[in-house]
Amino acid sequence: MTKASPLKIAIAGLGTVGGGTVQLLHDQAELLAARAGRPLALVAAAALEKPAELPLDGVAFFADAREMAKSCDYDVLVELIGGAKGIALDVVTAALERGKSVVTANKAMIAHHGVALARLAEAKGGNIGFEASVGGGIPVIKSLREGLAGNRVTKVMGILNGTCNYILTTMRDSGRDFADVLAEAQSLGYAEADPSFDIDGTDTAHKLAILASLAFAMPTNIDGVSCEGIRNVSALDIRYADELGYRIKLLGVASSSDKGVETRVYPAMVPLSFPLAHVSGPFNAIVTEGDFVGRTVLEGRGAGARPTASAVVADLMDLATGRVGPTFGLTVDTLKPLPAAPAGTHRSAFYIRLMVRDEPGVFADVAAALKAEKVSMEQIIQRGRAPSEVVPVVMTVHETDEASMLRAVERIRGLASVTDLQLIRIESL
Ligand SMILES: NC(=O)c1ccc[n+]([C@@H]2O[C@H](COP(=O)([O-])OP(=O)(O)OC[C@H]3O[C@@H](n4cnc5c(N)ncnc54)[C@H](O)[C@@H]3O)[C@@H](O)[C@H]2O)c1
Ligand SMILES: N[C@@H](CCO)C(=O)O
Ligand code: NA
Repeated sequence: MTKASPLKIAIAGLGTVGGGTVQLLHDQAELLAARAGRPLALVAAAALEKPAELPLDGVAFFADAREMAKSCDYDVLVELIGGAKGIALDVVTAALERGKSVVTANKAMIAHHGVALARLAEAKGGNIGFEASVGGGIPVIKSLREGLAGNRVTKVMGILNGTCNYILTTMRDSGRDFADVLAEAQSLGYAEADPSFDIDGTDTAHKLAILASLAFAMPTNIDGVSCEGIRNVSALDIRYADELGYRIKLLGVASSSDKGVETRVYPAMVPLSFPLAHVSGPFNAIVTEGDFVGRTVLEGRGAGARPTASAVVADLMDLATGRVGPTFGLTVDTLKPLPAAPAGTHRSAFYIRLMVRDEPGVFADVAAALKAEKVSMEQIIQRGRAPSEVVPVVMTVHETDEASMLRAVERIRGLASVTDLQLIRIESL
């Protein structure tokens, strides 16, 4: 019997995810070889520095990742450096140009350049795996591309950023400050090199653009994703959410209907009865609606060395066994751009927190502003009275279209007694 040839792997980037991947390939080598029917052999690695703690004996080390991509003998290049372009895009392009395959955890690059890279892979005969790019260790790419291939997907939504979920959960549980908790998420290896990508929603937008492409068979369209992060979510809103029976989560929501496609990232109040409300810490979860399957929910660790390595290696196993297909489930020429749903038509309930000078007539003015835009109030909370001091007033309103809500907000902001206003969507199922 001839011995099956190994899958030769070159890894560019040996940080959190690269280090986890090297460790997994080392620790599970026998299991992987048995499952794939051939060894998964790490032959080369590149990074700015060679980490002494990693099992890299016998692995060629390159300080220049471009040189490794262009000259080394490998079957698949694993890109774990990061960044939408620059070195990451260069090494991936070089590998695909050579007809090699690529595995990456880089959602920024796939969201911006995935279609061009998929076209190159199709032309040159390589394949691209990006399971680690969304939902960390959760097999969500496979789920959409393969497991749900028999469905028309109408909605995919989720908690897609471990750093934000960690921050929001820890702020709620411990009452600690935003900055303090962010530093902790960074030290645990969850945060992006530039953490504003996490907290301003950019990372969630990248991931949502990828999910929408797979779900709706359209090219990735990062420019079409509206994006709002968690910087303005205060400890006060987190406490009121609790009191009202909600959790605040940063969501990515993509939906497709006869009005068009909507892809949006925003912090939302999620009712406790909704599965996403209980997803905490660095965990992610993705809810999908398909026309035959109905609803599916996937949950797991969305960031960190070991979960993300698990996803990288899942792609490597597919390449080792030949379970491969077009990057986004369809060849690039069959992906169809879809129109965006008209702005302002999205409907939801809302939470509004005002800071008001507690003067006679404030409630009447706010109620009049809502009435003028046909927005219907559901409940209102104000505690304590301290005339002439600024106090919080919290309201929830029934489902309304977003355009009406935003017009009402403008009216309320214009009231002399209102000093601040925070608006948060209330997500329904
Ligand atoms: N950290 C996570 O939990 C996580 C999860 C999913 C996806 N990702 C993605 O994985 C990728 C890597 O993230 P990370 O957290 O492991 O990053 P990291 O900062 O921990 O590691 C980056 C690695 O790239 C190397 N590198 C940087 N510039 C280089 C250059 N010019 N040439 C060669 N090597 C270079 C560094 O030496 C380091 O080894 C990013 O795309 C990130 O978005 C990260
Ligand atoms: N910074 C990302 C890493 C996983 O993609 C997060 O916090 O979710
Ligand atoms: Na994943």
